[in-house]
Amino acid sequence: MIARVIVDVPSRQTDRPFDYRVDSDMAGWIEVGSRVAVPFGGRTLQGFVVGFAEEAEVEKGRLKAVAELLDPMPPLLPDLIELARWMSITYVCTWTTALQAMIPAALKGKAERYVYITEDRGEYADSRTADQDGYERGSGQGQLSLGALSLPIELEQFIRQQEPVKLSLLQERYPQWSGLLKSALREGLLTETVSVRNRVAVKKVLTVFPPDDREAAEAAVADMPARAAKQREALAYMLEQEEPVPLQQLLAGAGLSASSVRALADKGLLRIEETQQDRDPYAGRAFVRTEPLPLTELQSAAFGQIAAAVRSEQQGTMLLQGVTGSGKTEVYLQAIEQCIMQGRQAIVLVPEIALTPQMVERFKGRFGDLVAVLHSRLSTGERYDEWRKIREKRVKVAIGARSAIFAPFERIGLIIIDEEHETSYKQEESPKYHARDVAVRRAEQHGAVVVLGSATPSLESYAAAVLAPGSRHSSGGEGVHAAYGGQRPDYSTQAVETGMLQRAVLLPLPERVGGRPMPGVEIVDMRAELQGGNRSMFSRKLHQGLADRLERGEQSVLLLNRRGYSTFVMCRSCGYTAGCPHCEISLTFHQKSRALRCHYCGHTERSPETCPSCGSEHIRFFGTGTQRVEEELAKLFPGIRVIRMDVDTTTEKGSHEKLLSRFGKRQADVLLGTQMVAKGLDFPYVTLVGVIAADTSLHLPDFRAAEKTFQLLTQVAGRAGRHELPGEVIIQTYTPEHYSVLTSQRHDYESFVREELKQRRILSYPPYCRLILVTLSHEQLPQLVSVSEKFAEELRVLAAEAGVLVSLDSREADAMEVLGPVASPIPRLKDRYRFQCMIKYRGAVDAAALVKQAARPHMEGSAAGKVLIGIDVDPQVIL
Ligand SMILES: Nc1ncnc2c1ncn2[C@@H]1O[C@H](COP(=O)(O)OP(=O)(O)OP(=O)(O)O)[C@@H](O)[C@H]1O
Ligand SMILES: [Zn+2]
Ligand SMILES: [Zn+2]
Repeated sequence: MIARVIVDVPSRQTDRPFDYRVDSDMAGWIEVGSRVAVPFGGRTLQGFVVGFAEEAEVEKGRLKAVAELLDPMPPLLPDLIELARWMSITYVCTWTTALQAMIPAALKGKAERYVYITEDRGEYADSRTADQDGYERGSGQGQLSLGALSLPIELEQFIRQQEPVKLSLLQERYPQWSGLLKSALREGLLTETVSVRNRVAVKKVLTVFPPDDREAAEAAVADMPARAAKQREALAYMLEQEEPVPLQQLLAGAGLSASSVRALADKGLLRIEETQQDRDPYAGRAFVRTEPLPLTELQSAAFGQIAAAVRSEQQGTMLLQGVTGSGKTEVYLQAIEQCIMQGRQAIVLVPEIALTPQMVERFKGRFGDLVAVLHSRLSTGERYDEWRKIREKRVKVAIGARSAIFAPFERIGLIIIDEEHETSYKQEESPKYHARDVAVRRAEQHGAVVVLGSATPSLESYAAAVLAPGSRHSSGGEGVHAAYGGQRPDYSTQAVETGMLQRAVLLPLPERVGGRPMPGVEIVDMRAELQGGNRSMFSRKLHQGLADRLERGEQSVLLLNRRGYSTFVMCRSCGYTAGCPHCEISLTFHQKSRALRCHYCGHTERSPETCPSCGSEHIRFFGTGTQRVEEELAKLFPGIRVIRMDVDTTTEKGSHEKLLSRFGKRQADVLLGTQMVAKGLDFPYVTLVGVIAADTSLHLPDFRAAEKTFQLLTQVAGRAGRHELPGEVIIQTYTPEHYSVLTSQRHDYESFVREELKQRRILSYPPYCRLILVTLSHEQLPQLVSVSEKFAEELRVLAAEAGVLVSLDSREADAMEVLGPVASPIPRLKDRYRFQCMIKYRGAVDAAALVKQAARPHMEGSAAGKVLIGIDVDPQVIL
């Protein structure tokens, strides 16, 4: 049997399966998805089996064997292997890069060198033959030797006890014998093997089992002599136990001695075994069991459609567009219940920062132990254990951030993507996949339903539901638009390009549960505040609002879309700004360390006292960061209790949760933070939400700037007045007339979309086309310019040959444009100059393949001195 293996070398030359012989001892175990160690170019590498063949493509003599099967159960399933293949084509990456994204870090083993004693070579000085468990030979006079070479007894015994033992461990432990080790390996006294072990092993604990033979044990207790009092006590204790008890717990908790427990085990009265233990990050936390709520009429309409689709076992995509507080989560929960009842599994994706204990609690509360939680704040071991629960079919629901889309379930019925508009669903490193598109593809494989949930759907998803040819609402859609006040948007009939999402069913939830009103939103023009003599960062309105909440003992949430103390340092005399020497970007001032830091490369320097350019002392910190807002609050409202939540205060594991739980317990008056405070929070005493400056995200060089601003404002406004107390929202801005600000004030998604779509169509941006962003970088500008131009030219030639190099303004169905090369918005990063080409295309154009082909000549050869080419399909960040 021949196994076809993708080896873990992410290079273009090795991006294909290689053939290996499967020896008969392994043949019964190896499967598609198995992780193996294979010899490759003189090394041992990890790889994945992607298929089998009868005949090898290389000649018999050169065919090598699979060295090791690394797991008893394959970590990947055939559908994931196939999905990785699709990802490698769609996102222009290697197959192995996609495969690596699917397994937990714990399984990303590195090849290690192990040694053991070559039994048939050595001779013992005392001419005894080596017995299997050599170290029990007793006196230690036996010494393993071969000719003039002999191993010190201590070293030999250590190796025998651990066999096979890591070479690096031996070298570390016995540095004095490292020369000897090398000779022993060379002479064949020791043998070396290379193996890929897991980085994190299953955690094993010694567990004591209650007596199998109770009668015998009871008799033994009665018969035990007085000097064995301790054993008697231990056995009596174990007789009372129904479940096995970890040894540790017996020793610490019950105060029994290890020797007595062992003595009992030796007599066969008790059993001690190693058992696997899960590192459960939620261990010891009680989850209050919740029952399904009776659904509102709107919820039940949405639920009905999802449930029917899940039952049909046909792949489908649905867009659950529900305003904040409309009860989307309850719909998810009941849909998942349906899915489980049919014997299928569900995946729930939630943005990393929304994966709060509150969120987890809602799922664990409903499904208890059937839920596995995957997120990056877990340790590698914890994550591995949660992942194993899925693989070993011990759970039915996986909830997690982006990569949970690869949860190794075998029969998926439902995939939910909450806050589907979030950019964090796009991975920014290779493989640069979008979890939403991968979800649709996985659903296709399983006949599953994808539910995209959001109050502010991405334009792509909305277009897929409302504008796509054949979508239920493209030719009228009375129901939907009636739900939005009877307005029918007047979109052009121009086809939209929605990529994977060709068709989606729109499920609207336009009202809050219980008829609670949407909070009133007030816009404050900060320019007018300044003219009126208010130079503070708080408008009079927001100041008053905060004062009222303090007086009434209610809580406020303040959003600032920036971290750090201040965004940049500028000289008021000459206009000098402090920039990063490695990147073309201004440095950020951090109050605590009084340092300037680059958020892209980490460069840090002391903040200057005088201007390095003109020597003036009028060098100031500009902009507002969360730290400054915090200080200002303390000044204005002495004694105010503020919780600041930003990247700087949440780096430590669990800190995010701690801060939120403190706020939930009303141990603070104000929750101040960056985007993190906008997501998913549901606290009954929050009655005021303030946005310090709505514009910070509006002026970024990104065609989605308005969309992101609208989404952020709508999300954060949705945190107010979700329960009995009515909510109030104050948005401060320098551009009150901008449509993203105005429409968010009225919670008017439809109007926002109509305006935004107009802009996108004029400028030819998604959803009216699809994009590929190619970023080229090099330390030398001339070389970069030359390669960038060659690349763009080659791409145009290829597109012309394919007959698709056509302006997007034309009426052609298939069109592709190549823009650039131009300098990237961040023109230098980590000492490398950066150029970019933007490819816009629509219709049946295989742009990814053309880009790959044009880039190929520049990607081959050695890495040193090369222009690096990064390819981002459907980019979310254009910097
Ligand atoms: N059918 C129902 N009956 C009573 N209460 C409900 C019902 N459905 C949801 N709720 C409650 O309404 C509140 C808002 O619901 P939920 O958090 O699910 O909304 P959401 O749409 O997910 O909100 P957001 O997107 O803003 O986070 C919650 O407190 C929830 O328990
Ligand atoms: Zn100056
Ligand atoms: Zn930098």
